[in-house]
Amino acid sequence: MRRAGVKKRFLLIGDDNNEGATFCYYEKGSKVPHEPSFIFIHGFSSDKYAWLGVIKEIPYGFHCIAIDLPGHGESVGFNEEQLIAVNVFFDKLNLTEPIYLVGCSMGGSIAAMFATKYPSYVCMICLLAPVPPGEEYETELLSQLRSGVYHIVLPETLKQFYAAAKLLSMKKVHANRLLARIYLKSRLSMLDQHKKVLKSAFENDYPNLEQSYAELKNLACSVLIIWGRQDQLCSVDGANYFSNLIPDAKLIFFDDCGHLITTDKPTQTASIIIKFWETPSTYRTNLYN
Ligand SMILES: CCCCC/C=C\C/C=C\CCCCCCCC(=O)OC(CO)CO
Repeated sequence: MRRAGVKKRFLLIGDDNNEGATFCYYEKGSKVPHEPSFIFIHGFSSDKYAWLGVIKEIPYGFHCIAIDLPGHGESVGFNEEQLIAVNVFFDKLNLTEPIYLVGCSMGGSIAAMFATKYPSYVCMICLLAPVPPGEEYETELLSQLRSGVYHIVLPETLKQFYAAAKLLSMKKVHANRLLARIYLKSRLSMLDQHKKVLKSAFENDYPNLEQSYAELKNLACSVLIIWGRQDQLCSVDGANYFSNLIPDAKLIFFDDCGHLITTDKPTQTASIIIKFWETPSTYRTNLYN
């Protein structure tokens, strides 16, 4: 089946650290020589499916890939940390020309950190409401999450599911209880795995975020930051934190948009991503010519 023009693919990694580890991803189009591929990284407890609304709006002729991060979706069997796994994915797919990396929420944090750790792999990044660092930017919701109230992003009942949707998105999740129940059930099968990822992120990554982000000031690639004005999970003040930190970053705010930017504004997100790609950049010109 083809949805939004994408094909589902699997990539076996299977190195010494990850026997049988497999990435699952959506792909639309194929590699265009001397043009960056668009790579999409979803947020916590989400998966590649979250990008379909965006990818649908990206014209044929562009190469798009949306991956399932380790611990999410249909990617299975990983032991090593996310950044290293994602790096192996690019190597295995032969994405040797610098890419346009787009990440949402925790995926935005991963995209940002990836760009600092592997600068030669990226020529552009787009961060959709990445996780801001430390208590200064911590919203009430994020602090509850950190203290172990997981149902805000990991609902276990239908009631919690509707509450989560309301907190994270401006879209009315119409009371289609059947669809909600089916969706919730598929998520529940991943619950323990998601809890493990969240626990590890709060223990190992969150305390070091500010330090990890400090490297962003040295980025040579083009940086686009998008934030929803009604984001209740990742503070809108985070937008200023990142744009002050990153020289020449372009900052866009969406009105009537919560934390789930790809849910609330898929068409607008796609068109900003394309527009930014069209913006002349000496860095990219030098890379590809
Ligand atoms: C294992 C990975 C390591 C990398 C850790 C990097 C940075 C962040 C660290 C710790 C905070 C955890 C954040 C949790 C909140 C995320 C919000 C989020 O993603 O929202 C989703 C909806 O759930 C949107 O699609």
